[in-house]
Amino acid sequence: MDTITSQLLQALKARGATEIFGIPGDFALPLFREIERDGRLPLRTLSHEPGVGFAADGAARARGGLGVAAVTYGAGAFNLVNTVAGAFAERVPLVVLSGAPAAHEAGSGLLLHHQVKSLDSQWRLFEEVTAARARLDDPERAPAEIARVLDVALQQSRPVYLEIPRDCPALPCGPVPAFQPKAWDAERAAACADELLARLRAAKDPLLVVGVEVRRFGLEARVAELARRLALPVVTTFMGRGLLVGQGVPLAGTYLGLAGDPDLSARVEGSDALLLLGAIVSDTNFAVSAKRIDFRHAIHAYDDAVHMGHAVYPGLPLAALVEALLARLDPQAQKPVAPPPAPPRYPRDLAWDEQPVQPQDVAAALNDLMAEQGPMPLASDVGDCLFTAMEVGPASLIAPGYYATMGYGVPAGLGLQAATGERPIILVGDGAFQMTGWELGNARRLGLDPIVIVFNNGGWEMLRTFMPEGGFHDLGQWDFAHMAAGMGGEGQVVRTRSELAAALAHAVARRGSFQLLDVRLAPGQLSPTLARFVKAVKRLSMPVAA
Ligand SMILES: Cc1ncc(Cc2csc(CCOP(=O)(O)OP(=O)(O)O)c2C)c(N)n1
Ligand SMILES: [Mg+2]
Repeated sequence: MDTITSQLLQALKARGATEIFGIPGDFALPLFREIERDGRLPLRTLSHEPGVGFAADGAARARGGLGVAAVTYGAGAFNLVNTVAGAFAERVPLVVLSGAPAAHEAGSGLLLHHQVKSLDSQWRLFEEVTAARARLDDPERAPAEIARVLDVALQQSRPVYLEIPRDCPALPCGPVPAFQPKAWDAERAAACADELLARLRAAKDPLLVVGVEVRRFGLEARVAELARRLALPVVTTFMGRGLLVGQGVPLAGTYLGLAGDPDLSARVEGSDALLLLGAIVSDTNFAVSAKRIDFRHAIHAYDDAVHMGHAVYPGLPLAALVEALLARLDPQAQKPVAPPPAPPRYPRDLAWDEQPVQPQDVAAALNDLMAEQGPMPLASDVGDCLFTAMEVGPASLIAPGYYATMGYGVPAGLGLQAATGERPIILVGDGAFQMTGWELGNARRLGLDPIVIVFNNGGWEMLRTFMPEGGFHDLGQWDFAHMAAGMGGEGQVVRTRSELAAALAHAVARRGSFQLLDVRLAPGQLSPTLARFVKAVKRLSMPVAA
């Protein structure tokens, strides 16, 4: 007999989920038991709910489709909030499954454990960080409610919330309707495409800038084809880093304003027709511009609307616009309007010497590795590790580049490998490792063996660059290399460039357990990208960004 749980699992799987990350509690035990009995989606337990949320987020970003985080009511769900907020900000279809008190408990008149202000406090809090919600307490309505909420997750690429009272998981339930893609107005898409192409044809130096929606809605191949037919070079935003890798289009690099390649930045800021597809217009993507980009001349397709000058085309998903444009373009590549920007120059050829290792040496070592053995997916935390990731390329990257929460890197890398089977390279600072790096202790049990590079500079270095006078940035010297064995992995201390090369070669050769490179960086040693970013922020005398 099909139950609310089995029908929910089938609907999740049909919408791309391949596993569930979770931590149970008494309000969720019946749900976890049903998930385990059903077996359709493997249950991957971790140690702390932030790790659960980041792993589900990483799985969704890396694989496509839904990421799923299952938690108990109250303490578990509240622990998850920051990760769901990050998923909302960065457009990730993360599904929260939360246990909840049974109907008879809710009506007992007693205050229940894990309860806050009221029994609905949790529901109200998740209203702020999710796009849709449902309580699965009525088997008659459950199929339609599950379909409604999960479809919003995919249509908007945003997190959603399902609350399952603990007396409901095994209730009989009918089938959940199949996914319904968003409908759009073909005539409006045609009119928008005609106006957009007219603007591009009239421009002297049009450029294509791609952002996260291109990945979230599975449009990389179609956008690559669009770039070819438009004969436009492709620029990514900070958040869009890693998009269109391997799609056979000229990737001109990542726009980082004053923190990036000056020629590329000048090109983007000087373009008379920026075509921004799926990009979040945020401070981390566009704030450190030398010359403020006048978005009124840009063409911005984001969140189901296309803005062109003073015109807006609402209700137009990115897929609709891309298909309407492709339908109007000859498959034979057009002649380029202007010469493409020079391809980015990434650090290479790490010197195997006794010089103290610096952040850019990590980038050079990874570029040498990938040139020799092929690309490996990157998962990065916030901190200088993320700025260093801008110097590794072209490689696919998952990172909280806009919401910028620490703690993302390690669990998201575990989620990436669990969902795709690919071995990731995780970049994380010592501060962020102290938050969620311990989830590595679950790697062996889960059959995962990431390579983890800890930028161990003994402090919150990124913050220190914005406020050097603060005495609160020091974290002391943690010996992560020697903690690795206790968590089932292997650790190596890296102080020099030759040690870095040898340790990375060893890590790549070893499979079956995580490999941790504890890279000891001198305080104040910044990657060139972060150094330029800080200089830019100070030059533009902007408020502190982190
Ligand atoms: C959950 C959360 N709490 C605080 C902060 C604020 C912050 C942004 S960057 C940073 C320092 C990171 O130190 P780490 O050692 O990891 O990396 P590095 O700078 O290269 O030395 C902090 C504390 C954020 N972003 N998220
Ligand atoms: Mg640090």
